[in-house]
Amino acid sequence: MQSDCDPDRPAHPGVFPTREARKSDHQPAGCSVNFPVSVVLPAGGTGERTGLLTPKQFCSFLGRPLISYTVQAFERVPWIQRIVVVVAKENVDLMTDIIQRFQHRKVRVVPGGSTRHRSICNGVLALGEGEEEERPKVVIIHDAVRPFVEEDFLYKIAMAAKEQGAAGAIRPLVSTVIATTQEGYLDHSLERAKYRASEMPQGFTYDVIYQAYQRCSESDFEFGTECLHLALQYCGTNAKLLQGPPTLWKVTYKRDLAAAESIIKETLSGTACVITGGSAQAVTLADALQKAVGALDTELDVIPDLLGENARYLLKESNFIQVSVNGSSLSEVETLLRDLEAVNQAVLHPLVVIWMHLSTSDELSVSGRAVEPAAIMDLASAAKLQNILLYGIQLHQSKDAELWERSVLKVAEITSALIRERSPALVGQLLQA
Ligand SMILES: Nc1ccn([C@@H]2O[C@H](COP(=O)(O)OP(=O)(O)OP(=O)(O)O)[C@@H](O)[C@H]2O)c(=O)n1
Ligand SMILES: O=C(CO)[C@H](O)[C@H](O)COP(=O)(O)O
Repeated sequence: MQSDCDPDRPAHPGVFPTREARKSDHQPAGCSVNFPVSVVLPAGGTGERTGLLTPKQFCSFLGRPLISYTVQAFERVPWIQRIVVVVAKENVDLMTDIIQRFQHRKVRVVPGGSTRHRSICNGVLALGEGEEEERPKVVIIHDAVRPFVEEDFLYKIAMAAKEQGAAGAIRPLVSTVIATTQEGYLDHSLERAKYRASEMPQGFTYDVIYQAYQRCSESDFEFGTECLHLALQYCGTNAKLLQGPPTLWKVTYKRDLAAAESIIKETLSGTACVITGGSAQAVTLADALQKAVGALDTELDVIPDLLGENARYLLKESNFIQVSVNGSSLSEVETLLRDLEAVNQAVLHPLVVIWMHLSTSDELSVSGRAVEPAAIMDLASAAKLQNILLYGIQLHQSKDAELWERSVLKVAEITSALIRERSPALVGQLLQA
């Protein structure tokens, strides 16, 4: 049975709430932070334990580096002011390029140190540069390799840090901790229920974390693994500990990279929204698709447009299928992309948009190929910069019921595969069903 306190297992998508669920169930009421909060993301490690040449924070999922997911998790939080990303000197250009490519707006890059504490300290010092009034009241520190952090938990950490001076996430221990003798025999074991795993994020008032790093020893800088400990030892600040969700787990080994990718994919493949434009043919196709795709484990909502109440779908981290009937115009999908781009700050993960072009036999006989493949390619390239993956499917409406049913099943299969796999190679392609 999957335990929700096992940090080595991917969290079930069910514990990774949709944006809507987060808003209604988890967001603390009146969640406004009225003091300045900034963030340090240490990302200066080499990721030795993954065994890969690329440091794990720069490994890509769905065409986007892990660090960008983490940055966006913070950037979308309106009350977070600045984000300092600390990277090894040789990766400053790479990080700067990532910031430009994924249009991060609150980020400054700072060179790191030879250990995690040295890197974090550089980030804290960078936040203290300039006028005193520009300094944050609270600094949140979060490993760049923990991409699934949510606003509601950051809020709790920030508030507790302001009140207490320091606060940190904890999780129950998975294994019992034992001490060994020098000869490799059991010396004693700790009572597991009494201990907790210390995770991230952690929050500190600026003064506490600044002083802790001013006062700590070279040995702390070299071998220490715990910022909360420095706050206690050097500032006498007892951190408030808050149990965090299992999704806070740290990418440490190669298998964690696969787990992170699978969480991202699974979380986003559960739902899609079909926009019919109100045409009867499109509604018939959408209804048939709803049944067929449902059997393939993706739930479809069918709506005529994104106007009024339906605009809420734009904030749902959903995937979209825009059905166009006849004509070669991509204008409906262009409008959809514009709407999605307008809310892009709220989108943590890449979205799939499928342009489904339903053509009648008559139309084909008149105009031959209904859509220019180059047009959808161009549109897809622009959308990809916004982390939207645009695919096209062409479907011909047959009057033969059996043929039509087969086509719908094929479309359902392709749709499901595109939403689940998010293949970069197929972005901008016009597939035939
Ligand atoms: N000199 C260092 C070492 C680590 N980190 C960062 O601290 C976080 C947590 O550390 P860890 O998981 O230990 O990362 P690595 O040191 O990269 O991994 P490994 O120990 O396997 O080499 C990571 O985001 C990592 O990039 C850092 O900023 N500067
Ligand atoms: O849990 C933590 C702090 O409490 C850190 O994430 C942890 O110390 C990271 O470093 P490492 O992977 O080198 O132990």
